[in-house]
Amino acid sequence: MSTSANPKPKRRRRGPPKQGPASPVVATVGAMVAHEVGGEGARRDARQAPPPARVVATTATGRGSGGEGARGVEGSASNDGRSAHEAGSVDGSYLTETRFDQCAISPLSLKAVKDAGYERMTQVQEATLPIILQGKDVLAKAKTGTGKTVGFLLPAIEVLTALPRSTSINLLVMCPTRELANQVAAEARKLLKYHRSLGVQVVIGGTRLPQEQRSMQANPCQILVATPGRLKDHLENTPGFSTRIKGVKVLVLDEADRLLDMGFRRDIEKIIAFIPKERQTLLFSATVPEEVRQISHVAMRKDYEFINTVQEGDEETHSQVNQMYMIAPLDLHFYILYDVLKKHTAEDAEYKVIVFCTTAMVTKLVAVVLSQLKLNIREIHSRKSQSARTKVSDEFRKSKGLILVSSDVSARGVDYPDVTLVIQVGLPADREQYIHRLGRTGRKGKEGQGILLLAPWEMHFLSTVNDLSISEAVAPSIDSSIQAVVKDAVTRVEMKSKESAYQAWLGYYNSNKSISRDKARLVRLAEEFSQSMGLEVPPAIPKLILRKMGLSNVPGLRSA
Ligand SMILES: Nc1ncnc2c1ncn2[C@@H]1O[C@H](COP(=O)(O)OP(=O)(O)OP(=O)(O)O)[C@@H](O)[C@H]1O
Repeated sequence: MSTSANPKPKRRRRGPPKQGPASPVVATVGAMVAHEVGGEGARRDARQAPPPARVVATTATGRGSGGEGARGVEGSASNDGRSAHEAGSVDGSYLTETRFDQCAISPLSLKAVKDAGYERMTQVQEATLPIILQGKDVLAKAKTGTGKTVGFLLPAIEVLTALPRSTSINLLVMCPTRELANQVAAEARKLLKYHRSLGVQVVIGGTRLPQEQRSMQANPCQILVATPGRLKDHLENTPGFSTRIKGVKVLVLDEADRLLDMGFRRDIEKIIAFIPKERQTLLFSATVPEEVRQISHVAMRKDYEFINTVQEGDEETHSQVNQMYMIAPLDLHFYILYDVLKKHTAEDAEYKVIVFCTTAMVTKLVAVVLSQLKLNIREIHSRKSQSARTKVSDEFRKSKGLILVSSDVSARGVDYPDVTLVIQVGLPADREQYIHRLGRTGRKGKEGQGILLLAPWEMHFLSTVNDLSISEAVAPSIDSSIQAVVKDAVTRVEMKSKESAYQAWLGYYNSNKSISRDKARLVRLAEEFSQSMGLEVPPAIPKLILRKMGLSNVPGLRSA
């Protein structure tokens, strides 16, 4: 399925992938998996033939841990001459040849897995399950859409089934967004189908705290899925909660690099202080920048095991996702966005598109403009009520023929099946955010398309993704009829929305060092954005907001 952009043949130079130190590889049944222990890292030659039929994980001492007690994955090692890597996935997709019924998991879990329609393990599931069942802390890296949620939930549930019945919280899963927390809880409920003694609850912002308190007191569950802010609220305000959290035996940080970055780290550290040190900790993500490796001791024991299913030299994104970028002046972005969407939706009635924007208010503006242009639009961002967000998220998950205009609340983890195109408008927050947003398409081995739409002064971002297969696409030329309808739609957007979008846009780019170090230039670029909304003069901004942004008395900015 191609989209309307006319990709130039030029492939971007592929620099070395920005991975951590060269990862040793422990071949497992069917999959070559890079696997280190803590910082020391047990190193094995990547070219070694796959081990015999058991998953073999090396430990810091180099001892095989596939021995007694380790409930490894019994599998028929692939010896049909294919390299271990090829054998690592059936027909080259994301599944291995290892079946769940070859695993040492409880019959009740196996039944639930089968009911969920899961037959074979994905690479990250195959590689991490035996290590987690040994009780080790694990930092796991696997590409987007390859089953990391089941990868941490299934073994964690197995650990809980071995515990005495309790009303304590024994498994705590932290997620960076509410939609993702709801999704993880739903996946947990699937796996708990036959485990009558285990229940799961979700605590997320945007819902009423007293309602959550009552529900947790009335029906104390053993598994809690939470966003950090709301969990902290409960620790501080819900009677008995800090006692219940003392029962945590397994802590999971999903999208771990996001939870350990500046935005969340203080909350995460405060929460961890309430949890017993004697626990198992699992960190999962599709991206694990080196700085995250460095701080993983915040949450994990020193001898944690790093399991990386992204092959050395392979890209962190999927080869079956066609990545393109377009460079065009800001005042053409609305036209180009409309033109690409019109062509993509005309090409395939089963289209399912996510358009990512930089902030909630810019998301709102873009959604209004595209709705005015009669595209089938839904919007989701932090300025929508939680009930509205949940409704849109559930609808988009089940639908086709829909365009979701979203802020980064949908950037990570959310599993929307069969997304055909991801468009990212403007500078992504960083390389990781680009990869995760793109990862909303091309899931479960399927094809997908990604387009990154940048202004010429945003091109520097491309140097952070120069190891990925992203190619330049010629921005479509816009005919006068399209220009007229888009211009009219933009003009009709109410002034309040434009003012909010301008203020948010300025705040976002002011927080980007590469743009904001030259304030005069930032002001000029903001004027460009204002003109792209059809405004002759940029809106005024409340004095207090300008002060908070550190932009008081900057020439060219009007204060209200
Ligand atoms: N073993 C399996 N067989 C078939 N489907 C699976 C299997 N494991 C998980 N899935 C499905 O694969 C999809 C992607 O799973 P999941 O959302 O956990 O991916 P992820 O790796 O966490 O992605 P992201 O990095 O975006 O968070 C889900 O629809 C899930 O139900």
